[in-house]
Amino acid sequence: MEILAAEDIEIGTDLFPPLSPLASSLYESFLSSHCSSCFSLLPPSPPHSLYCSATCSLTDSFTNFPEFPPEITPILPSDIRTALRLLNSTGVDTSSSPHRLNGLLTNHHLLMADSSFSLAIHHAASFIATVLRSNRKNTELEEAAICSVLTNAVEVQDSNGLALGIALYDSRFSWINHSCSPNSCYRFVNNTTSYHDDLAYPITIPHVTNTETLSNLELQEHVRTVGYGPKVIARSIKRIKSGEEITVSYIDLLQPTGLRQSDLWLKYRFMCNCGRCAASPPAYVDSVLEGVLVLKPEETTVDYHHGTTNKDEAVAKMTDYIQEAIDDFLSDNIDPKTCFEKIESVLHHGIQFKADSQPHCLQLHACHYVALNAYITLATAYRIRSIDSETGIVFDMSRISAAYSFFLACASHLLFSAEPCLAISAANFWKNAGESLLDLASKFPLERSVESDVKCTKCLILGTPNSNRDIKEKSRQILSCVTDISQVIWSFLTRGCPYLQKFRSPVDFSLTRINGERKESIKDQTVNVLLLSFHCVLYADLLADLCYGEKSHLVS
Ligand SMILES: C[S@@+](CC[C@H](N)C(=O)[O-])C[C@H]1O[C@@H](n2cnc3c(N)ncnc32)[C@H](O)[C@@H]1O
Repeated sequence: MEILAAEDIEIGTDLFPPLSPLASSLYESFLSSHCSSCFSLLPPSPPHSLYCSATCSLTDSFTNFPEFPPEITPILPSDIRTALRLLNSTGVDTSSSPHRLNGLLTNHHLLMADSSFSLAIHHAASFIATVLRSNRKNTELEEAAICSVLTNAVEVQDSNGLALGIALYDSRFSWINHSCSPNSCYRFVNNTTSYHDDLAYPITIPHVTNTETLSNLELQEHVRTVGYGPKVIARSIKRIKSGEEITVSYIDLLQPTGLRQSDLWLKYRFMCNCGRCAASPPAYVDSVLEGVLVLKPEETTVDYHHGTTNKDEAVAKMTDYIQEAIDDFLSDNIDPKTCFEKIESVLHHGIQFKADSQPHCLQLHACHYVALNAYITLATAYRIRSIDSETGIVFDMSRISAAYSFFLACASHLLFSAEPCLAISAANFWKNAGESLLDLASKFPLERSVESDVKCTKCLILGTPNSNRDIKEKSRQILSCVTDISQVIWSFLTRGCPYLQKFRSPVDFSLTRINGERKESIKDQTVNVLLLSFHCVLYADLLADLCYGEKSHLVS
């Protein structure tokens, strides 16, 4: 099944009203902090409650969970809880075939063909049948429920991108297929957001032939209007023609083709054949995400190598080394200082190798996917150090954290310019850059007195609600100001940071050393940091508005 556009759809259009889930579950670690029904944060008291209100407790179709047997691994407890809630709800069609449950694909045959999965599914199905006291002769239905959760459930994130749990939606959402260059994205809305159900929405779903399922859909509609659980909305991020297929992404799109393909195979058991995956030569974004630079020490020229094989070993070595440092940092095993020294050293020095009997230096492209992950880690590591540190270096740590956040935002811009579906990642990175720069501005001794001077007369009008310039024109204006400000401020932001200093400009990643730092007063530095922060937030808002239909609320 698939979903097709019933009419031409403009960019930034919500495709259907917010849908409540058929079933959902928090991940284990959020069970005591969030409401098991609506996923909102629980009040601190009373303690040990699973729900935020009596209504939420009433709308949960299954509340008594016994302990899960260990044999269900690699299936997660949240998958089982969702399957149990689905089977216990009034809307489930118990006469479904193993291949579809309430119209939702189960991929039963594919999942059962994998020996490690099939055993786990079998154990999980027997466990569910026991819990539900099923008197059916076999566990086909329970297996179908688990498989449909594995195939269709999506991870629910809060407004900060924190993954709280999973939710399973009806065919209006679950029939949307994946593309690595999707034309739509989805987001979750909280229960207080009001929408008009009588609005016309530009997609229709093909008729479900099974009348049982239709009446189930009506039942689900009732639960939907009661409105429990985290609601989902899909929104177009590209112009879509009538009859064109609606697609979203099931995975992280800031990965090169091979990694995306293996992610999709591991999680969904299919090989993606979308335009981006099938492109030959690879799409620009993918060649950059895997790109390496070859620097010949005696020459100033730089070769760009994409997808070469003779340097694979060197790239793998560098990638493993950086990834190890990132993993150590994320697992709290390592002091942030050790982490950033290790990562910066590889980013900066790259790796030496011999080609044509001459020594060359190999470096990851500034937008290599491992480098992007390294910047995220470094921005966090420096920020942590700025909080933990002795007073003397707080400012410097905060400054370098802001430099990495901004560099990452610029990298995401380059990728987004070539692939519009990366708008969501870009919006998040620009928002983080704005926040980091604002944090840095707060550490200047002069901040309060100069705050009122910080206005960009060119861009101020862009943020007003009735500004009728289109998104391209607004982006162009904001980015032109960002380029100007960063020319002045980049050498200050990157002081003492040899890797970032390699780049003359973070906007185009040109690799020319900075010739000394511009001399500016503290007041000018403060104004420029605040101005840059303002523009980052403005740009993040523009992108967030496109993808989510709402501002990031950083600028009031
Ligand atoms: C959420 S469902 C999408 C709707 C599904 N096509 C259906 O018939 O109900 C996810 C499953 O659809 C299939 N699918 C989604 N996107 C695909 C793609 N780009 N190529 C091949 N199969 C895809 C895979 O079997 C995947 O596990």
